Amino acid sequence: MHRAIATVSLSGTLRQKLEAIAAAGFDGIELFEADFVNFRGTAAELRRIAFDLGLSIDLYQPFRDFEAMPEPQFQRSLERAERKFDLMEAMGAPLVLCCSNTSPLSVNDPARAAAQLHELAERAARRNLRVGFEALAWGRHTSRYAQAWDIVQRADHPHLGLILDSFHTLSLKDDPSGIAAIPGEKIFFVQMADAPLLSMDVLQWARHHRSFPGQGDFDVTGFFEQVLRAGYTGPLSLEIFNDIFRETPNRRTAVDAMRSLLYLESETRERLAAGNVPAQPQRVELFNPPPAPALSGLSFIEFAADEASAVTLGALLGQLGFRRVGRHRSKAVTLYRQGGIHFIVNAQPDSFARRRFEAHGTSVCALGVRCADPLAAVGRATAMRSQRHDSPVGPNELRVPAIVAPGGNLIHFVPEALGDSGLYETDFILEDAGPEGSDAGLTRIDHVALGLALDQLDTWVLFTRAVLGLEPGESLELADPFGLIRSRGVANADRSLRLVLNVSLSQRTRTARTLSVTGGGAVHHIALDCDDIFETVARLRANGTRFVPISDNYYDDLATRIDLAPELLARMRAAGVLFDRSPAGDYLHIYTESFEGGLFFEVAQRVGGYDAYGALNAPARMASQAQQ
Ligand SMILES: O=C(O)c1ccc(O)c(O)c1
Ligand SMILES: [Mg+2]
Repeated sequence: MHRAIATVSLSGTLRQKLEAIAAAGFDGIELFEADFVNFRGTAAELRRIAFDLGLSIDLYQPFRDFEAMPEPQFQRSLERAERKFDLMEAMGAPLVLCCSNTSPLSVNDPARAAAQLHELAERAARRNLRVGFEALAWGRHTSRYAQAWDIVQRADHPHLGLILDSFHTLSLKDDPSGIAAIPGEKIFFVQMADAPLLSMDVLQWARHHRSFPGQGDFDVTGFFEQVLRAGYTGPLSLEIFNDIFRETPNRRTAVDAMRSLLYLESETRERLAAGNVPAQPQRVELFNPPPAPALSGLSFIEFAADEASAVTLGALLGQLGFRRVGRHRSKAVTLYRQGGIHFIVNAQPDSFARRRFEAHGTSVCALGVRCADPLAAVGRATAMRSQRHDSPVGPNELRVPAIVAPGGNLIHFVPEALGDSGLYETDFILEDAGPEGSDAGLTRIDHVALGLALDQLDTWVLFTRAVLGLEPGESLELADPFGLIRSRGVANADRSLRLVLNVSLSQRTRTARTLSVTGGGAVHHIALDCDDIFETVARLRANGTRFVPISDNYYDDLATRIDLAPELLARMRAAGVLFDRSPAGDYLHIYTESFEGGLFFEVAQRVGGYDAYGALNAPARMASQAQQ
């Protein structure tokens, strides 16, 4: 498909926007009027800049408050249109977006709207330009695509067609299935936007909270499916008004934008293929990447360290019941193990890990994800515009394919066929260097929580969906004593891989302060599962692990909220264990104190089918950490 994006969707000057859009591989743009009005150059100069970058100017937008006006305003608007047509001719833009009238002067008269749009189309036709009519969700008399289509049909002019925007349809919970019955050639342009479900004024929602397809809650795939069923073959474009995108570095936004279109195309292609409605012969090619990888949990977590912090981190892991079980064949890298958990501490000078250490301090620099077909997983990732990463491989070492996650950490795809320890048997000289504290009964990695900068959350949601095939859960807001934290879990279907994405909406929370140290995108804590949390916590305390203390008031309150056996409540109170219950099961958990003021661990026990992360208890932890 011809892929486009509205210039309003990115930060920067117009020239910077075009450069970022071109670099991300787009074919064209929607030129947002304000970007041109404030551009220090002529329409002809803009045409040349776009041409040199290989971008077409597909659409000029918006032309406002035109249709269904009293006669004097109508005549003035025709004059206004002629001036815009002059510009469009000079810049080579073939289509103008006319959005439905919001003026109190407009009249509720579709026949008048049609007649006036007919006249506009006639003026456009004289210059071989076209007009597309779009229903704004807050339009005064026209707010739905079916109304706009009725007016376009009445106007009956070859230079007038319909513009569809998924935001306006899906925000009003309007049914997109009628789109399939519209002749594809009468749909002149399609704008796609997703958004989180919010209950607020629709104009504010549209102007501040749109996001790229795959980042929000709308069924954008279902919408686009109807567009394709209509036989549409024109541009597929993104029009995203978003406060955070206005300040996000535009190169990243442009890559996210492209990834979102590739994801939308491929998801819709699958949906069409799976649909029981006999599909029309396909008229336009849709992106067809390798399938999303089948992932099965985390094989390892790798920490970046230097010589000194490798020792202190090793001591901490010892307290947590890990044993040092291997030395890397050729690098200053140590392997720790407990149950099915592998931690790698990488202190190799002049390595990727050391560069991460120098930039971010002792921190997680890579995740190893088990996967049936690592090469296909990397193929999927690069198709979805992630970068592959090749690290130097020594003799007798395995090459584990890797990609770069947003923010710069690595994700390695570890072949499942290697079994639980095959990778380590090849790359490490195994030795049992214990005892450094006794096994505490930790069995597997439950989840990894990331602390992200505000502008990284949408990037991560899309990355984990499109590249890793994970699905997001609900978005929660949690109170830290110094501001709000927004938290969203993402997981694969069998829940063997779970990540939690946390952003701080305030500059003053603990999460925000760690972010400013680590640069954002860092692992904030690691949750480890056990089968008997009381036994595990007792052993960890005996090893010297310190936990974040929990207020007695928490347990008094818990007893009023949840019907718990008094003995269980007493055990939790004594151990400092937190509790959450869902209809499917329970979650018992506890947090360790932080390492070097940053990273910490969570010990968790899932009971039954509990499928969340105890987020409602995070305020208890954050308040306690603040009181230290
Ligand atoms: O918010 C607006 O005014 C506006 C303008 C043009 C569009 O295509 C749109 O969807 C919204
Ligand atoms: Mg629009």
